Amino acid sequence: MANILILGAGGFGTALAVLCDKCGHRVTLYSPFQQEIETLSAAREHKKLLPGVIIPESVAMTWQLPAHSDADLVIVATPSFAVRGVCASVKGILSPEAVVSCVAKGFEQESLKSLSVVIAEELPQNSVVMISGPSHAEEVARGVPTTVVAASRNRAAAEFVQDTLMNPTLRIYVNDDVTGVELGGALKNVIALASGACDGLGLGDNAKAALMTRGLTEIARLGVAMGASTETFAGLSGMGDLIVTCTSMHSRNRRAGILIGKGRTARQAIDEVGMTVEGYTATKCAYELSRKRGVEMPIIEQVYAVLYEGRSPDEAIRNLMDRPKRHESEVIWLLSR
Ligand SMILES: NC(=O)c1ccc[n+]([C@@H]2O[C@H](COP(=O)([O-])OP(=O)(O)OC[C@H]3O[C@@H](n4cnc5c(N)ncnc54)[C@H](O)[C@@H]3O)[C@@H](O)[C@H]2O)c1
Ligand SMILES: O=P(O)(O)OC[C@H](O)CO
Repeated sequence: MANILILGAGGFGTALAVLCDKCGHRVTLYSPFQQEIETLSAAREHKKLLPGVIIPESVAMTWQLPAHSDADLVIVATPSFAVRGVCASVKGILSPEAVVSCVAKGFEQESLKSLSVVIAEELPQNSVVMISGPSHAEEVARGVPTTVVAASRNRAAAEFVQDTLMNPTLRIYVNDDVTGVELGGALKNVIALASGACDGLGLGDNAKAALMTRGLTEIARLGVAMGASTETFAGLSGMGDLIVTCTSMHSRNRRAGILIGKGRTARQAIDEVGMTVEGYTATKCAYELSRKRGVEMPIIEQVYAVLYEGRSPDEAIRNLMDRPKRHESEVIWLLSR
């Protein structure tokens, strides 16, 4: 049995609390928001995000961190923008042996840093493990089969996460390509926005399949430029998460994209979804990273123009279709390099 501290009591934090409890671990679910914790502990259910999923009494909930935590495993489950702050708030209270894992998928917007870097800066004594892959909270909470990757530069820490969280409904692979795993998880959200916009425009399945395929090529191209291995993008945190996010109605990024395709502005769409839409910030970060590194990312460029410059999705599609002719082997070569 492990002591697990989950930071963030939203959809995924709550789903993981239920799952970890089912595995027989001692779980504490934390949010800095008193109202959120009081509502959750009174109802023992996240009525808005996970209706019908009972949070067992054995899951402790708190909005106040202890002076010292005995957690063996910490799971950061806040949106990306809050990762640095929530890690800073546990600085000095964790044991140096505690493994800090993170399920957030995105970047720190101001610095363009990856979240594993942000966590390592705040908690330098702890090993960091990034968890990513096709894993909608709604399905994890229901206990239907799900697979993810635990990526760390410290193989033993990744295997600790694998040993601790793997169970008959959650299969975990380990990987040491942290950059690739993180980029796959963060950037599939951008393609999911585009894919949703295709649906909102009523463009059909061909366009969506093209976006997913070429989108993965772009993600891999940036990833390789940043030191990731190409094969990581064919794995769960690349292709796997791209498929689920571009096709599932659980995806908040895809739902926001559908609204944009139907004519809403990005802001209106995000407000209407009413939940974390990580792809919005990730688009800006990916656009800036691609320019900084001189990596060609035409889909990301068009999504950026739609979200941040008011370009219509119709015009963005036309721009993509009008690009100069290319040989597909150039694309394949970039992926298999
Ligand atoms: N929901 C999913 O299906 C899912 C699956 C895999 C990964 N993720 C990723 O996990 C992360 C969290 O997603 P979510 O769906 O649980 O989000 P959410 O919006 O449902 O919940 C986030 C929770 O984080 C906490 N939080 C919010 N702002 C905070 C702050 N400023 N400081 C400290 N804590 C704060 C709150 O407890 C909040 O409920 C995202 O990066 C998301 O991409 C989500
Ligand atoms: O709801 P989304 O679009 O944030 O996607 C959630 C998860 O990342 C899917 O694996």
